[in-house]
Amino acid sequence: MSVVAAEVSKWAVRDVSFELPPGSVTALVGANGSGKSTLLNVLAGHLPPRSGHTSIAGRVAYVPQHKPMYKNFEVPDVLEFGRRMNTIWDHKRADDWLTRFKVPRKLQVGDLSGGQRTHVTLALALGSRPDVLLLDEPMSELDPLARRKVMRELLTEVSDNGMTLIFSTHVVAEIGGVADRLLLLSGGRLLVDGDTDELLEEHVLYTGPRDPEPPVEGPVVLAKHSQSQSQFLVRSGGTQVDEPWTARYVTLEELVVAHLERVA
Ligand SMILES: Nc1ncnc2c1ncn2[C@@H]1O[C@H](COP(=O)(O)OP(=O)(O)OP(=O)(O)O)[C@@H](O)[C@H]1O
Repeated sequence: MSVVAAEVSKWAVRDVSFELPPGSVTALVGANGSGKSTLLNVLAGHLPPRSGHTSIAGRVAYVPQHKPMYKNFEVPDVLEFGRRMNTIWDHKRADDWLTRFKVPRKLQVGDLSGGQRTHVTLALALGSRPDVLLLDEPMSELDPLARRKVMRELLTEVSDNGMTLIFSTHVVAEIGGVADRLLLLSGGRLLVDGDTDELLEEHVLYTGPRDPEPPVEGPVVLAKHSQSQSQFLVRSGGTQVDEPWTARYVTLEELVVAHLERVA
């Protein structure tokens, strides 16, 4: 069963097709201009696809990258705006988020810090009780501790409420242990779409003496050769290899970078 399904093209996004199960957490990753914001806008219904279609079961909330908000609203006005704009509104859920992140209630949105504004937009989005929450680089204005806390709280929202979360990010190191699914875009095309645990089990890095061929069978993601050494990242799924070769699993960051390097 899928809660989000897409098969779309729009501007630089070309024939991107995927399905996401309910309650999943998907990281949307890719270089600048690879089409992440475009895809999220199309999913949110803000941009019509040039061709193809999307389908989302249930209510959608979308927090765009630049977090547009009325700057002269005070924080409580933003929640009141949320209450009036949404047929379903959970004031406590929104208000609790602001309390948790100590957002000053008396200030106008324009006087809040970038991180505090992020919390207000997240509170607004969560208050609408979305089945699917789309976040475009939600962490970009948060400090490292706040990033962790926000991610932890969002995961709690996912597990408590069965919400499906899709977020774009450039900080690949932060998606390990968070995202159960990876969508990797490059030049508007989907390079990788898979379960993060399965992807990590498949990708193995082999290091050994210089050789034009890897020591195992399987699709080679990346090959690098120095004068005396060769390295192959192979979707082989196994670390069994004869000496002098060595094999190890890679991190999600190494996996993403290797796929991006391959097409660079
Ligand atoms: N109105 C438009 N008409 C044509 N192309 C556009 C339009 N808007 C955006 N694009 C192009 O679509 C491509 C994808 O842009 P998008 O903002 O989706 O990338 P992104 O992956 O979110 O990038 P970043 O990481 O820098 O935020 C870019 O090359 C951009 O110039």
